[in-house]
Amino acid sequence: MAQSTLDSMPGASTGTVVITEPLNFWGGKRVKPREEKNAEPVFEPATGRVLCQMVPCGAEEVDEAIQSAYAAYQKWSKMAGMERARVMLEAARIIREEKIAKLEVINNGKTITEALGNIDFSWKSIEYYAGLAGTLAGQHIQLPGGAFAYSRREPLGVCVGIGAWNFPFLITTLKSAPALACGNAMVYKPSPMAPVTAVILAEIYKEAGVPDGLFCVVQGGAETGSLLCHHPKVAKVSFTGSVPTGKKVMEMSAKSVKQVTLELGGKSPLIIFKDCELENAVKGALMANFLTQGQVCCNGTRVFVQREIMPQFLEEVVKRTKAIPVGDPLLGSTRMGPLISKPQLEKVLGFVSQAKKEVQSALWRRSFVPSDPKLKGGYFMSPCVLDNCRDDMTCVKEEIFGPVMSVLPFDTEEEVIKRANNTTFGLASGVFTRDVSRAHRVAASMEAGTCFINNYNINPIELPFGGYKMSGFGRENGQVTIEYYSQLKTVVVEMGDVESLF
Ligand SMILES: NC(=O)c1ccc[n+]([C@@H]2O[C@H](COP(=O)([O-])OP(=O)(O)OC[C@H]3O[C@@H](n4cnc5c(N)ncnc54)[C@H](O)[C@@H]3O)[C@@H](O)[C@H]2O)c1
Repeated sequence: MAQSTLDSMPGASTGTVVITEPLNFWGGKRVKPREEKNAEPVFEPATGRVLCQMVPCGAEEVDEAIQSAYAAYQKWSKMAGMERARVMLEAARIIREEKIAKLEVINNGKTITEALGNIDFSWKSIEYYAGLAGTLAGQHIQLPGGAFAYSRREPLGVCVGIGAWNFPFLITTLKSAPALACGNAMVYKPSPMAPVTAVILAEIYKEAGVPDGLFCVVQGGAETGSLLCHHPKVAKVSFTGSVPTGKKVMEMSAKSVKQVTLELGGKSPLIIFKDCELENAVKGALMANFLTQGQVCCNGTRVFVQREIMPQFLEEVVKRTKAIPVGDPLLGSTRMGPLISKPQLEKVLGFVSQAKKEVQSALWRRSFVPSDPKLKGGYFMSPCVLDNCRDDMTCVKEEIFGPVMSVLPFDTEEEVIKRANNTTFGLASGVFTRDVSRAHRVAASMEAGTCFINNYNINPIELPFGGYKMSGFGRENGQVTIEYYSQLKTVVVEMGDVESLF
């Protein structure tokens, strides 16, 4: 277990943790980087302090990790689904008892309340796929003359997971749980900005009893990611990140015809009709925009509000946004922590400044300096509501990935459906209305992988999650993901003599 890291955590507070243990893991243990020369500092977002060094893995290290995963795959894939399930359930149990959330906060900046929820989601995802591991089966098909065929659902081999920084531990489990349930091995590369918790999952799987090498972690950025995508022993790449990187991953994987799942960005619409229950719609809009400081791929950042209720909606949403406690993410009372990095903060503030130039909006507050002196170097901003937005504004067209809600008026259902779909993204969507027929009509019209009716950002593990259009393809979560981590073999059995034409 990651005892040295986790034992240091109970008394840890913001600004006190330094991580020196190696963050790579293969062959059943943490592995020190071969060369320190390309080390990059990893910052604690709440303070701007250096938390640890991320040393990218080179070609030899990537190859070592993949070979170790391949060796483990030979053993794991031969185990019965129920045997794999037992090991995975043990991993889920260990996660429940660990104190990973605190470390996630220190590395990522999300609030402890949210991080605890993310860790719960993580062990549930392992439990869920452990439950499916024993159910994997094929079909039996009768053929003429007593012949028959059957199909076997088989694993793919070594799968690669490449993750984003917004849900570091959770993305690691959402990729590895279905992969392992199907009998695959996984080599996972976390984001270089949030490299700390993936290795803890590797240790937990080991403690639970997976063969050494079954779940490996390699650190690095674009170069390491590209080594993974090009490696001939890799059967599949499951990627979570931005559209531009997703395109590159697909291109690289295509060279050796690797399967790909792409979980990419979004600019999702949330449509609020005048017949909605306003209190719920306001709460829904806040949940659609401000979790994890707005750094959530499926956020409903284009909030379309029917003109008649715009004044009441705005008054309430701005009042509640102003009341969001921003500050030390490790405090239970905080509801918004810092953004992931200084460049990300600057990028988001840039979008807000740009919006200010484009429209006379009742835009309010943006930069924010916490009063606590230890947070002075942190990457904080206060949440923003930009009202009076137009569809052609940059803040409405591009993914901001920060706590910025753009509010747009609309008049008719037909008009808003067209405007909501007028984007290259298609990750999620939402609608608030009391009219049941309208709710389902709108849901059916949305060009998006998910539509939330009368709520937003409800994504439990049982539900398939993924994009339409440039938000990606393939799915994570739900039973369907088994299909993305396995392949079917058809076995044809002759019971009589061979009839030959020759
Ligand atoms: N759809 C989803 O499930 C989902 C979930 C979370 C985040 N996201 C998206 O992720 C983005 C934010 O994350 P990010 O900034 O970490 O994204 P990113 O695309 O910059 O990086 C994602 C990962 O790709 C790696 N990478 C970068 N260049 C690479 C290359 N050439 N080859 C292989 N790997 C490479 C990075 O090191 C990182 O691990 C947003 O667009 C967000 O919407 C999507």
